Amino acid sequence: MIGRLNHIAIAVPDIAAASRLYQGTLGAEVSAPEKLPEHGVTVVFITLPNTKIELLEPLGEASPIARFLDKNPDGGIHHVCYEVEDIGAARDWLVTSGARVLGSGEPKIGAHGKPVLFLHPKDFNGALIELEQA
Ligand SMILES: CC[C@H](C(=O)O)C(=O)SCCNC(=O)CCNC(=O)[C@H](O)C(C)(C)COP(=O)(O)OP(=O)(O)OC[C@H]1O[C@@H](n2cnc3c(N)ncnc32)[C@H](O)[C@@H]1OP(=O)(O)O
Ligand SMILES: [Co+2]
Repeated sequence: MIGRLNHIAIAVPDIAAASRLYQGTLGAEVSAPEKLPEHGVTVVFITLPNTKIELLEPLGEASPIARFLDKNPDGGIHHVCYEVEDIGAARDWLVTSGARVLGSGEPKIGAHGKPVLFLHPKDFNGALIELEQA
């Protein structure tokens, strides 16, 4: 069911500083920050030859990554995103398999303009998984 690795996300306390680090020190191609209020984050994408790194900074009072950063003030790897051919079918299979789909269970449009879902980290070896419609 899961296909390509779409991105690995890193939550950071200061997305401008992290962007400068990736652009300057690591010589990477870094996008401009994009605010996603519906997801409670500001994102930046770093394009690599074989996948992307997503930098995330909390946006607003109810950011879903706020507590993660409280626990990890320097930041840390936040989630992995796999692509799936059919996110609806994937969701149905996962629910049948007993996995917890976060939020309402309905896909929301993510940073790439595609439907995404999140699976509870406690169900997948402590790793927060995002699924994105390929
Ligand atoms: C969609 C736009 C963009 C894109 O790529 O397109 C994005 O990726 S936006 C990314 C930000 N949005 C989300 O992460 C939505 C899904 N996440 C959530 O709903 C929450 O972050 C949740 C429920 C996973 C955790 O929320 P919170 O930390 O407030 O809850 P708890 O403190 O109760 O945590 C429960 C339990 O899970 C552990 N945890 C939390 N976050 C992570 C994580 N990123 N990786 C692994 N484990 C995580 C936390 O430590 C708790 O464990 P416990 O042993 O009970 O202490
Ligand atoms: Co993501």
